[in-house]
Amino acid sequence: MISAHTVETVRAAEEVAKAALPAGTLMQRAAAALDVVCADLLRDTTGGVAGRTVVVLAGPGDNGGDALLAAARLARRGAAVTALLTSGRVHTEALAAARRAGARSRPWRPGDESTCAAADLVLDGIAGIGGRGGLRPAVEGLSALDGPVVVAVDLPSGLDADTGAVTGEVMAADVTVTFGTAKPVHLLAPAAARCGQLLVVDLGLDLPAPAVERVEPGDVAARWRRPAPTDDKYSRGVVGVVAGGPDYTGAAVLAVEAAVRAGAGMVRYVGPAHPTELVRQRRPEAVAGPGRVQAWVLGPGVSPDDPEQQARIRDALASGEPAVVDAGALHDLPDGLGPHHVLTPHAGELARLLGVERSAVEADPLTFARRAHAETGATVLLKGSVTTIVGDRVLTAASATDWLSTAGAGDVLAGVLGAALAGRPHDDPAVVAADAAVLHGRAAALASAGGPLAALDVADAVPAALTSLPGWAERGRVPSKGAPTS
Ligand SMILES: NC(=O)C1=CN([C@@H]2O[C@H](COP(=O)(O)OP(=O)(O)OC[C@H]3O[C@@H](n4cnc5c(N)ncnc54)[C@H](OP(=O)(O)O)[C@@H]3O)[C@@H](O)[C@H]2O)[C@@H](O)CC1
Ligand SMILES: Nc1ncnc2c1ncn2[C@@H]1O[C@H](COP(=O)(O)OP(=O)(O)O)[C@@H](O)[C@H]1O
Ligand SMILES: [K+]
Repeated sequence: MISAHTVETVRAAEEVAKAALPAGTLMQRAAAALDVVCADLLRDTTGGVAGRTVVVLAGPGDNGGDALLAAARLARRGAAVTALLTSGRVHTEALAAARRAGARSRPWRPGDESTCAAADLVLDGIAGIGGRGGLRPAVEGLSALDGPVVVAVDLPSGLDADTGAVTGEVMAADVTVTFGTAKPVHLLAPAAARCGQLLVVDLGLDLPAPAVERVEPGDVAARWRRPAPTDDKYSRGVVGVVAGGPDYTGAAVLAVEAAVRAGAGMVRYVGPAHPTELVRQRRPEAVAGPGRVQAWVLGPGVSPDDPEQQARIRDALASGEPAVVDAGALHDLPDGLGPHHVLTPHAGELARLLGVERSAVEADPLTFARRAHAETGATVLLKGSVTTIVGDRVLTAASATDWLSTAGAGDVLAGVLGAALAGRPHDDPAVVAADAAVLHGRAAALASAGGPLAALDVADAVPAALTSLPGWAERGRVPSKGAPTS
């Protein structure tokens, strides 16, 4: 997991750490990490460090201070460093250190965007966790910078550390080096896409529970339910699927296929004759008709005007079993939902559910996912290039390729999540949902291999995605409890 903490929490932890350390220690740790990252990037992109041109943008606060101390280190490596001061104020000791090491410095001038564009690398120390609103007008043009490698100090300037919202111009980064812990901005859409690759530098801060966490593939390997010698098909979890209808058959096939591939003990399809027949043809393993289930997948491809399927959805939601509530099941939500009901809307569906504009949801997904969780009591998984999950915790999944934005991909996610809920009845549904989203994204990456993909291929790639997770094979070698060890 990558943990993110709010500015208030970080500042409190920083005060405690600072009191126990010689003055300037944390800034020097930050600068040392920036120096190593920048030097590595210069070597990768230009073949060396000495003689390469680096522009360091230094704002008025400690973010600028970090950047200037890194400038000093890069200048000592022989890089040609120019510090451009973007404010009337500057961290004076750090500026003096940069100058002593041979860096040149001067105030930012109109047109300096071209100075930046001509550099091999630009280090953005305009604003960090003290940043509010978009870039100030004088430096606004940096949002269109094209060419050099951009490294953000702590976070891209123009963003607010505590939210994923983008409210103005932003200096987008190729790499963001953040200190002590990630901040919500690094993990939440849409801002996360402006951060590039994220590197977290450990400063030894003592931090409480995070505000937001990103689930990583290795976390999924450690938690995904594996069968034990004592398991049978029922104990592994039976998934009931209410998907498709007389006129919409694809979603039924996709959701069933995905649930089978994700390791359900058994999949039970409940629906009209035509999709039932197609499901049978594609997956003879699935059984048809009602019966006991451990988790439901409700709504993919179900029309709001299909009284039979909608009745099945109502019964399933009233049954008390965990459920994925997707697409056609999101239209008329009953009262009394709980955390074991996982709503899986995309931005348009969530907007309709809450009576707001789709653009508002896309601009600040966490705010609206939180609202839906508060209003319904259900766990909310809001789909997108970053998937945001809100339950007792706020989690994100960002493993998907953009090629996944294709018809039927959501039906596959619903099936994968149904299998996960059925097999993990005692786990936090928000964690189960995030794990399913990460696995779905990995399967998409395998199915895509950098090119277009079909949703059914994503379902078929789920077993390979599981076994490719970092740590999967190692964990598989640990003998299960009570098993002979020799
Ligand atoms: N916490 C930690 O553990 C550690 C923290 N460390 C470092 O300290 C940094 C925080 O430093 P900080 O508190 O001095 O604030 P900081 O981010 O430099 O911004 C201040 C000024 O920027 C300006 N400004 C604001 N928004 C802007 C915008 N959109 N566009 C342009 N300018 C904008 C605004 O001035 P204004 O423009 O309003 O005059 C404001 O006063 C942190 O990010 C990390 O790098 C590390 O050294 C080690 C450990
Ligand atoms: N740009 C993107 N990059 C990665 N994944 C995406 C992107 N856009 C959408 N997705 C994912 O693709 C899936 C699309 O689901 P959905 O919108 O419900 O499609 P459908 O209803 O056609 O099945 C979701 O899992 C979502 O997270
Ligand atoms: K910055």
